[in-house]
Amino acid sequence: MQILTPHVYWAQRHGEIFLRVELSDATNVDIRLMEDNTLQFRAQGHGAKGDNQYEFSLEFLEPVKPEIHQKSTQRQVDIKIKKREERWWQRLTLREKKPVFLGPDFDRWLDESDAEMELQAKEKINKISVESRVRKDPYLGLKKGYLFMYNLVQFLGFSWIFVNMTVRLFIFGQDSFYDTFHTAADMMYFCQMMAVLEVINPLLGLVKTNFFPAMIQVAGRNVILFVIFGSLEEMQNKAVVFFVFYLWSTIEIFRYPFYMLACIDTEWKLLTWLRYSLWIPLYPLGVVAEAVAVIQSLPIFDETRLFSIPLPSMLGRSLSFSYTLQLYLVLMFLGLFINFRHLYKQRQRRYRSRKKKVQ
Ligand SMILES: CCCCCCCCCCCCC[C@@H](O)CC(=O)SCCNC(=O)CCNC(=O)[C@H](O)C(C)(C)COP(=O)(O)OP(=O)(O)OC[C@H]1O[C@@H](n2cnc3c(N)ncnc32)[C@H](O)[C@@H]1OP(=O)(O)O
Repeated sequence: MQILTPHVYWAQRHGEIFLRVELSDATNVDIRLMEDNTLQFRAQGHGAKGDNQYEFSLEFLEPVKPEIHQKSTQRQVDIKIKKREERWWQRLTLREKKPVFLGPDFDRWLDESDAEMELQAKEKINKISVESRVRKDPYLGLKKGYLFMYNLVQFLGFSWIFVNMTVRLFIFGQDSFYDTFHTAADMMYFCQMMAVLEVINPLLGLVKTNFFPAMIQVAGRNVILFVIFGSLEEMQNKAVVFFVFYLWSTIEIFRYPFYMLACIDTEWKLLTWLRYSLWIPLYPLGVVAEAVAVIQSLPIFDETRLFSIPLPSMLGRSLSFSYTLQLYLVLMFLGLFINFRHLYKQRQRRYRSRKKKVQ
């Protein structure tokens, strides 16, 4: 078989090169971009000299990106190549002398100013479509404003607790463990009551959080805070309160600012990393601390009979609340498993999608 050169027609835009190879019913199309910025084309098909193997190569004037978009139709082979830098080329090839088989593609041909106008028109259309997409939700500003304020209030609340406990730890050492509840409980009550909104927000579609992990988180903490610490004075001066409050507030002083930045479409890499990494040691530690608190409260509930369920006299006095708490201990570790898995997936999703964006 003779090796021949097909007719090739070209046109450009600021960012792309278009080549049209006059070869019908092309098969075995092999297009390569060589390291020296040369395009090599090889295919069998029906061209000016009938059915044959056709080949050509073009060394481009300026660097192009390595990916090639190619479409073979019955009539021709269309090739699109992206310029590495978006600018207008004076000609297609490095050599000043135009190859004989190459000509302008008048169907696509635009001179520089026309191409500029086309680009501007495209940008305008893109801008309008982005704006209309953004404008779709008329309450977006209001929602973001509400979330920003919610996160700010939580951040301030937990920061107050964290700083207060840290300062007291430095001043009073281990003694500060025992009156954590009396110094920080009011603020913790406030923050944890507000945190109920974290279960409501996903239900209202305000955030993308899953309802179930948020519910486990909020309900679990509220059981510890209101039932174990809040209702038993004997628990309030135990050192475990310090560990529970400290572990809770350590994650929250990073999580809420992370959300605040998300509300204003901003991201700090270090803060994101802390939000999606600190839970790895803190969550199990938090559950262990909470479990210690529950275990310490069992004999107190047995003794005080608080929240015990009255039973018919033949079955005994009442069923101690400590049995419910023993069941709750099992639920806690189930909750730990569910939320640990959820947070692990969130971390993977975050870093997978970021990697994709970078590529
Ligand atoms: C009576 C029945 C009781 C039943 C309970 C049974 C057992 C309970 C056991 C519970 C054990 C709890 C132990 C726990 O208390 C111990 C500790 O907390 S120790 C300290 C460490 N803790 C943590 O690290 C957990 C912190 N908490 C959380 O991370 C969340 O509460 C959680 C729900 C677990 C996960 O959060 P989320 O699903 O929201 O993940 P993301 O942060 O990735 O958010 C997803 C997207 O939503 C956006 N979002 C979420 N919230 C907001 C907000 N407030 N403002 C703005 N945007 C928000 C976020 O930006 C993400 O968007 P995008 O995907 O676009 O980035």
